[in-house]
Formats: sequence, C-alpha cells, structure tokens
Amino acid sequence: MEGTIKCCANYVPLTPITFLERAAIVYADRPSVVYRDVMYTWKDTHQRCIKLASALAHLRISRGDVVAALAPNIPAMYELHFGVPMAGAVLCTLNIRHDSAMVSVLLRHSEAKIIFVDYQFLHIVQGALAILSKTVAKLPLLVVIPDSGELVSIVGKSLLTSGNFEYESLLEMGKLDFEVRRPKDECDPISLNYTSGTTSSPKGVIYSHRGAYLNSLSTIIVNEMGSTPTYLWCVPMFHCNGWCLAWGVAAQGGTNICLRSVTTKCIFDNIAQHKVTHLGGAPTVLNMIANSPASDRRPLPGKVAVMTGGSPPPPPVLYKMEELGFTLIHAYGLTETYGPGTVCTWKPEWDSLPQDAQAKLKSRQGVPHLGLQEVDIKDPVTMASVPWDGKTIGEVMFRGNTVMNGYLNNSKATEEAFTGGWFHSGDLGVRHPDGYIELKDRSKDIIISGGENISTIEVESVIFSHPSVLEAAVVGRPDEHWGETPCAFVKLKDGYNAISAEEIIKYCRERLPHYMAPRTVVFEDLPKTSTGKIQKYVLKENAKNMGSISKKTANK
Ligand SMILES: Nc1ncnc2c1ncn2[C@@H]1O[C@H](COP(=O)(O)OP(=O)(O)OP(=O)(O)O)[C@@H](O)[C@H]1O
Repeated sequence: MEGTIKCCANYVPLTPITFLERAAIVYADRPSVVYRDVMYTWKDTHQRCIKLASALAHLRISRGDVVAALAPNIPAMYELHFGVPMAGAVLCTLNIRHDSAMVSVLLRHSEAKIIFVDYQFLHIVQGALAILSKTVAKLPLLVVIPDSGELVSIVGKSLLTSGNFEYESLLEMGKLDFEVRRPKDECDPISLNYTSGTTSSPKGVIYSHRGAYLNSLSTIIVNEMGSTPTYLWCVPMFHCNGWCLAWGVAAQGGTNICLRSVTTKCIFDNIAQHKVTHLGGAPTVLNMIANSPASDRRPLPGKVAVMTGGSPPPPPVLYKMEELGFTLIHAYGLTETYGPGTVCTWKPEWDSLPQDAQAKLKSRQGVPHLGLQEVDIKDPVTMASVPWDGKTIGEVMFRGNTVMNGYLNNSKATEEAFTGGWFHSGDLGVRHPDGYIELKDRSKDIIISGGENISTIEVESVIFSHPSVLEAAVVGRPDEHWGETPCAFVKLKDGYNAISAEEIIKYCRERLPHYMAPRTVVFEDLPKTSTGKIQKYVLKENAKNMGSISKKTANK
C-alpha cells in the first residue's frame, strides 16, 4: 500500500531487554529479587545487569558468543537472563542434575566461552573442565557464584588466582555507562536451552529475542499476571528460561522470590511470608503439595495462581490442589516452543460443573496461547488434520512465532522437526469438538497391545484416582502374544503398603476396557528427571527385563 514505510521509528527488533529497562523506570524502588536476606529493587537489578553485560564485554564476550550457567534459582541466575543478552551474547542454562560428563558434553557442543557456576555445583564444573581439557585447547572461563561473602574459604584462593572470577567482583569490573548491545535482528539468538533428555540425548534449542519477547508476554497473560505480581520460583530457571517468566516477571514489575531448593514447607512458608500471588510447578511439585503433611501447610494469604505443565497433570492432583485453595492453570509445550505453547483456557460456564468434571476438563492441554499461531493434530504422513471427534489420534504440531529457531549444529534434526511446514512435537493427541487438544501419549510411549493403541496417560490417570496411590507410570511390557501389555509402576502413599497388585488391576478393570488395564503392577520409587518427568525409558528397560507375560500365564 502506498505510504507504508518500515524504519526505526516504527520497527524495532523485539527483545525482552525492554522489560527490564521499563521496570527500572516504572517500578524503580519496588522489590525485584528477594532471596533469604538479600533484596534488590528494579533499579538495582537494572544496574547490576548493565554492569554484568559490561564486565562480559570486558572479558571479550562478543555478539553471538555462548555464556553458560549452572545454578539453581538464585539472584545471579535471574540477572544472567538479562545481563548476558545485554552483552549481545546467548545464555545457555544447564540442568543442575547433570553430572560432569554431561556438562562437559554440553560445554563442548555449545562452545561456551564462560561458565557461571553456583558454589554448590563447582565440583561438577571442575570435573567437566577436567574432561574437556583432554580434547579442547581453550577452556571456558569460570565465574563462581558464592552464597555469602566468604567465597575464598569455600573455593580456595588458588582457584580465584588462576584467571577465574567471583561473581560480585566481576560485577564490580562493569561500568554503568556501558552501551547495551541490543539485537540487530529480532531473530538473533537470546538463549540456548537443552531439552530434558527424557527420550533421547539433549538437543540444543535456539531461542530468539523475538520468540522470547512474545512467549514472555503470552505467559504473563496465561498466568493472569496483573501489575506487580509476587512470583515464587519453583520452576527451574534452567528449564526453558523458567517457562519464559525469567523475563516475563520483569515486564510486570513483579517480585521474584528465589529458592535454592523446593520443599513443601518452604513453598507454604514463602507463600505466607511474601504474600505470593503466582507460582509454577510440574505435576510432581503439585503432587508434593497435594500430599504434604499438615505440619508443612500454612493458610494461603489470598489468591495463588499455579501454572502447571511439563508432563500430564492427573485430574485427581488438579482437584486436590484446588481443594487446598490454589487456582490452577494448565499449560503444555516443549523446550522447542519456549515452554508453554498451549493453555487450557478456562470458560466461566465450566465453573458450575462438578469438581471432578472440572478437573478432567482442566487436564486437557487446550488451545494455543496468543503468541503462537496454530496448534493442530495431524496425520504425520499425509499431514491431514484429524477430525475434531475427541477420538482420532494424530501427532501434535505447532507453528507460529514462538517455535524455536532450530537445533544448534544439527540441521538434519531441525529439518526433520519442521517437515511439511509444521513443528512435529512427537506427542500424540486428539482434538475435541470444542477445538481443545488432549494429549494421549508421546509417540515413543504409546502401547500397542493386540493391535489396539493404549494411551498410557489414560491408564495412569485411572491408577492415580486410587486413594492409595502417590505416583504412577505405565509402560509397555513386551509380550509374545499381544506384542505389549500395560505394566504399571506405582508408588504408594505412606501407610498403604498392604495394597496388592491384584487390587490395582481390579480397580483399573472396573474403570477401563480390559485390554487397557495393567497386567503387571510393580511397587517402587519412580525415576525422574530434574524437571520432574518420569524417566519412562528406565521403566521400559525394567519391563523388558521381566520378559513376556504370555509364556507364563494363560492368555486373556
Ligand atoms: N501439560 C502437559 N501435559 C502432558 N505432557 C506434557 C505437558 N507439558 C509438557 N509435556 C511433555 O513434555 C514434553 C516436552 O518436554 P521437554 O521439552 O522438557 O523435553 P523432553 O521432551 O522431556 O526431553 P527430550 O526431547 O530430550 O526427550 C512434551 O513433548 C510432552 O510430552
């Protein structure tokens, strides 16, 4: 159309850096970050991040360089989310449950120039650097983050005199007049997030400034965050940049309550002490809260919105959380979609339904949030959309502005993931007549028994509804006759040890078609990833080692 121009007056690359700059003006004296007896204001946080960016530039960090971090949810981890991009660099947050071998692999793959490490994880990074030194000529520089001023007594003088740094001293080197290196193009990378490694080795997912900006704003809306929320950090910031809220809380001038580790006592104590309005957590965290001892609990000071996602939330857990007074928001996504990509948008007319029906509706994965263009359930071969009948299973696919740039140094995997112009999630689901999607399984986890597909999520949610069950996971056990049969791994609540496998099987057969009910039930602790996902590949291996059931018993 004649008269349209694109120039810097009407087109500026989107970046979450803007959120911090605005917060420093609008919310200058309000608390930004609180951790134990440390409290910063938004003015402080802005200045500290500028100094961090300046110090990184002084250390010759250039645009596009990767800066890694291995730390729990502490103030420095929050500051790195802004300081690193303000230096034009790319933040790569690593999972604190990784061992030295995995950290060395990820440091090599990401080619990180610096690694910031919390003092508690220093031995992991030192081990990783020792491994790396065998194959890499130039090791990343080490910046140690202490929890108190007494760093030297913790890490020893020699470490700090050998070219490494301590976080606060590094900040002191920074200059407040540093010119922030904003992205030249909004698609420039802002962060590098490795996937959880639930189904395969972690892949390096590249986020852009634009995607991070859009997903942060969408996540604020999804969380129903008004101005100046108080956010309790239970979601690891290393996981999808805390579902993009590491940036998002700044946009609303909120207060970040940092936690080194998550226990139910500290969740309830912090909610009461800081009048927390929002928090997030994987279903495992919700399950911990729902089953917490009465001695840990404190009355909620007001409305507390909890966003959950990361794995399927069983309806009984959602139900219990709401009974405790929390307001639940269910989101779904992958590392590749900046964390939350869809949300089970709640409709007021559902408020009058019975509680268990509400929990069932809420356990659906829902519809795209406002930053994402589309989510669909498709046949991965023909790419045709499945009918909206709540029954036909297809693969969940995404497209839009909050889908990753690609996988680092893995163009083959990127091309495969984007086949046909959609991002293929590897998750299987159905679309209900109202347009909401519901996950049935990961394609690698679905059980095929006698030619019938069995959704492990459906079976798990029935087992979960048994009053004695604390956690449950269902996998396929190889079977000579049926191909596979469902095998449940169950952790019972304290005091319910008398429950037998037969009782769980009978309970499922009364509520599910018989072919879906588990044929085997094993009682044990369930192995989990650091993001709270059950490591089904470990359970599958256990089930495989049990051998076929059909040899041993008569067929159904
Ligand atoms: N609300 C949800 N309901 C059900 N499943 C969910 C939900 N949110 C996330 N998930 C599961 O988590 C997956 C995304 O997890 P993430 O990106 O952290 O890494 P991962 O897929 O577990 O690891 P890897 O790709 O390395 O195996 C989704 O594909 C889906 O299977």
